[in-house]
Amino acid sequence: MAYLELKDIRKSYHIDNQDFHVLNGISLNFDRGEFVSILGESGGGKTTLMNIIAGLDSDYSGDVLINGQSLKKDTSKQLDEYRRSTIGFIFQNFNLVNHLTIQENVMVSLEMTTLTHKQQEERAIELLKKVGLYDHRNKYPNQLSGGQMQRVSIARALASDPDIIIADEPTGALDAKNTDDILELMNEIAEDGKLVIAVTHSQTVANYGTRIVHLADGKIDEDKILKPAYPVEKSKPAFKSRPAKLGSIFQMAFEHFKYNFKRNLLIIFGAAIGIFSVIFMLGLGNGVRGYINHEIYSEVNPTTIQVSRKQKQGENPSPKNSLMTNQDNRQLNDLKNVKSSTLGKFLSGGQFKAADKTASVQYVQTYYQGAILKKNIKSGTIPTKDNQVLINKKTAQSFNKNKPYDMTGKKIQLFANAPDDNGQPHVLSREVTVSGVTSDINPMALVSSNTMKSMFSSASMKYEPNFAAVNIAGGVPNVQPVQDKIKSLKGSNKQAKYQITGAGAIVSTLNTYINVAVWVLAGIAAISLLVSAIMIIVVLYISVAERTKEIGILRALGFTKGNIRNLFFSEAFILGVFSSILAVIIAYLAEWGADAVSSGAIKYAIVQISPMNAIAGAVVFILICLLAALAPAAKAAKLDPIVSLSSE
Ligand SMILES: Nc1ncnc2c1ncn2[C@@H]1O[C@H](COP(=O)(O)OP(=O)(O)OP(=O)(O)O)[C@@H](O)[C@H]1O
Repeated sequence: MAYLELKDIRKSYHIDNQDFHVLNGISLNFDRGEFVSILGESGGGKTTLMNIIAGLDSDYSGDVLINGQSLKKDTSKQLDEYRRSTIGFIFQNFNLVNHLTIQENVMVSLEMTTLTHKQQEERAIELLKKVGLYDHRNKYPNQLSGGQMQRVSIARALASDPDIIIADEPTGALDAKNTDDILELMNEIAEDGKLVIAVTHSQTVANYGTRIVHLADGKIDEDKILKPAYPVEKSKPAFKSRPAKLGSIFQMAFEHFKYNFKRNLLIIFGAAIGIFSVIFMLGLGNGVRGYINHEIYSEVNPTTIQVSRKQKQGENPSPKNSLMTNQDNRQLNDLKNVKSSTLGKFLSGGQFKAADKTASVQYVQTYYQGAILKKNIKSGTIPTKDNQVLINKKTAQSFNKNKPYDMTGKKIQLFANAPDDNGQPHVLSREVTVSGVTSDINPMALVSSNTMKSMFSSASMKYEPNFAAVNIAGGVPNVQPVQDKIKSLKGSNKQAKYQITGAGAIVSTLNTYINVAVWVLAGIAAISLLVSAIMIIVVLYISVAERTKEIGILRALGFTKGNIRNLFFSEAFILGVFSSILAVIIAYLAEWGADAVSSGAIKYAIVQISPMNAIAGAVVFILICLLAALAPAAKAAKLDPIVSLSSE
């Protein structure tokens, strides 16, 4: 049984409803140790036959048997494996990968073997020494002469120790001296027990081998043995072939990235602008939110919040439905991070009278600890004694325009609206002494709870609290979580039971608005991210077009479709990672610049990029890059290796 058997191979191309017969029944047997030259006129089907033998073309009739095993039913993956392990290619125009060094070109084949990385390198060096190119191993293909390039491709063809070497016009682009050198090398390969099949137009080349097969009109018209095949010593292969690993594919993509560094730098820069805008907007949002909170909290006590009853849906908003019970107070008191909860009463709408002057105030309410920051009490004290009131500057100015703080210690008449349980209006009244005057940040008039209670009893009305002052332990960071917890508490009807009133509610609402604004801005910035993604798609499509030949070479060497896909995913990943790194650097630089300016102007760092912002921006963009690579990578993987190899 011959090592390679061709059985009645027929091949035709179907163009414009016409069949063009190229191979019309080729039957040949080949053995290892032979150096066979296939001669024939141009267009006679020599390359077509080589492609069939090499497992690049499976669209033919007849059969190819290797060691008696048919190739006909092999899947695409099995043919990849067959090329990796059994076939070595030598092309007329060398087909080296331009962005890899000489040694790396040889390593491409070796990386698809079970040898360790060190053994692969040793074998690459050994092969380069064999073809006389050891000193040139770090050069790129375009730095070599034609003869040298062909010797590299011979080293590459031998790398995986295949049994068949297919050479398509191996000396077609070489001068006489180089032709002799290459033929000598090919002869040595046959002497080593491999089957060398060379397609050639040259009788000189053909005469060098052990056998000449002549093709005419798609048939063999001559099969001449020049000398006996070289003897084959059967030795066990030292290693096996396997598909390229992701690591080596990634490294190849990185070499390509480095080779086109200037162009890639521009792409990275363009993409980085998009990522930067998103990260910067998120950082600006953090800063603005922080600044506004800081401004508000410097005027009001952030850790004491006022909680009142939330009106149930469809419920009549009567004062009765707004009461806070001792049970409510206990529930709030028992919450995590709540230091204390105190019940109090607020009344909407109050009036003061003294002599012939009047002033109105938004709320009259009981004082609780933390109701007002010390620094906002501009004169006097909090209402510690019975029948005292703490008023704001605006109220005080109604009685003493020029010296409002002189109102401290003065007696005025207080009127407060207190509807009864049925909603009937009552006016409570009491002569009170001004205990102090606050800034206008405080919209209320504050009395002690004893005073409030006694005002109710004087009017024969029941004092029933309608808010709780909840004091939060652990400082500002706990405020929002406690507020959220309180808002999530449900009543018996499964609806929210409480609402936050006072400054805490404003901060919470403001933060919601700021968050919406930040996400809108980040969303707008994300449009530039989308533009970057489109740019990546275009770049990858260009890359596929530019590397079509390389894809053909790699497929010929045994790269699977999946390997080719991963090559482009790796390239997209590398672009994504570098763009993200650059974007994060620019974002932090811009933060530094903006904060230097804002610290001078408003004494606050207005841009605060958190590590999460930077990481999220980078991760999202890398994912976008991988998504962008889907279509180009699929296109690259689908390319027909034969068509790719013949592209320029
Ligand atoms: N993809 C294709 N579609 C249609 N026809 C094709 C295709 N590939 C090759 N052919 C045709 O098949 C015939 C054989 O081509 P092939 O390349 O095998 O010839 P060849 O003997 O190697 O020629 P040369 O010596 O000039 O390289 C030619 O007529 C060519 O035009």
